[in-house]
Amino acid sequence: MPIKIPDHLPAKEILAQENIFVMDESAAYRQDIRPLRIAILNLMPTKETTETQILRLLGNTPLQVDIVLLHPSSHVSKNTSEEHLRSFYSTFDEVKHRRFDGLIITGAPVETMEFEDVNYWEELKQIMDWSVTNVTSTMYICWASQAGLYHHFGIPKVPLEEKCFGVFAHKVNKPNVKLLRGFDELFYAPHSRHTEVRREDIKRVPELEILSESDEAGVYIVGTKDGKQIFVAGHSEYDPLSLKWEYDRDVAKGMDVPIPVNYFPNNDPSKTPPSTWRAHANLLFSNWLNYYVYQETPYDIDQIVDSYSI
Ligand SMILES: CC(=O)SCCNC(=O)CCNC(=O)[C@H](O)C(C)(C)COP(=O)(O)OP(=O)(O)OC[C@H]1O[C@@H](n2cnc3c(N)ncnc32)[C@H](O)[C@@H]1OP(=O)(O)O
Ligand SMILES: N[C@@H](CCO)C(=O)O
Repeated sequence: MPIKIPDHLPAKEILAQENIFVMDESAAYRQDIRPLRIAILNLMPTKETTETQILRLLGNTPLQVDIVLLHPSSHVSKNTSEEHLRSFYSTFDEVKHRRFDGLIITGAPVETMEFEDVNYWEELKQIMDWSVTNVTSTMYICWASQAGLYHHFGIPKVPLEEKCFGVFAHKVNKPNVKLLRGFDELFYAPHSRHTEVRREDIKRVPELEILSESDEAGVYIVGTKDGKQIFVAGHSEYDPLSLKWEYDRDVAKGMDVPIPVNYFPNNDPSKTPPSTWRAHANLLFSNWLNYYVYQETPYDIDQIVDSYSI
């Protein structure tokens, strides 16, 4: 079964070449199965790249998935054209009366700022509050995971002495948790952060559990015990060359940036890095979609009385 995305989204062609079946909005669906409604709040400046990365992972499913792309209306985007946003994106105001089976909130390059200085912070807080009542399960990625843990549970983000940058080994803390079904005991995922959330701060909150962490990169996946909120500190969605692109960008700017750990062959930035986390990324997204979205969401999501008033 396909995922359905906005007509003419550039990601479609790339995904089609990878044998991922995507349908335009206008295409007809099977009528007997209600498609899942998934919103992606895309906070990344590299919006088209992120669209492709996340749709690639959501496309690895036999479920029918309708995608709604959201951007914060309180931020004027420097790196994404207005035309792209107008053609393919909606705003929170346009969808807040609706319910969603799932919501993904992406990372953002704002982690060295105070949350309150991010110009879309008030809007993001509204969206995070709305998600508690209007979304079955929300996945927060990288900076969004820090924003979510801070807003919902008061957990601070803390600056790191050196950027956490590379592909790190992780362990499974809670093997019986459904999100981790099928995970290898040791698996790899990329991180690219100047800040972290500390395990001792998470441990203090009874609603939260650390599902996976890394000796070197720290906390990786945190979940609320009811599965409604999943916080992922890394970037499993990244392409094989995303870290290289960030590294080359910073070197070109003359920045003192570490070579990404466990990434380039022989630690040599002139060599092409292999992907070592693709299987993990596919499993993380398909477990979330299956267990936390599809199996938990009501058949008719629009019938629930809306307890959230804006
Ligand atoms: C911790 C994580 O979540 S990691 C995820 C973030 N990673 C990435 O974004 C990697 C890719 N991004 C990049 O390489 C760079 O941001 C670039 C090259 C695209 C742009 O860099 P520059 O133009 O030098 O940065 P600049 O400071 O002007 O702003 C970049 C972005 O920061 C964000 N930003 C900066 N200031 C603010 C602010 N006050 N409030 C909200 N967002 C802000 C915006 O997202 C902005 O891009 P956008 O307007 O297109 O959305
Ligand atoms: N992943 C980011 C970190 C900045 O928030 C970058 O290096 O662009």
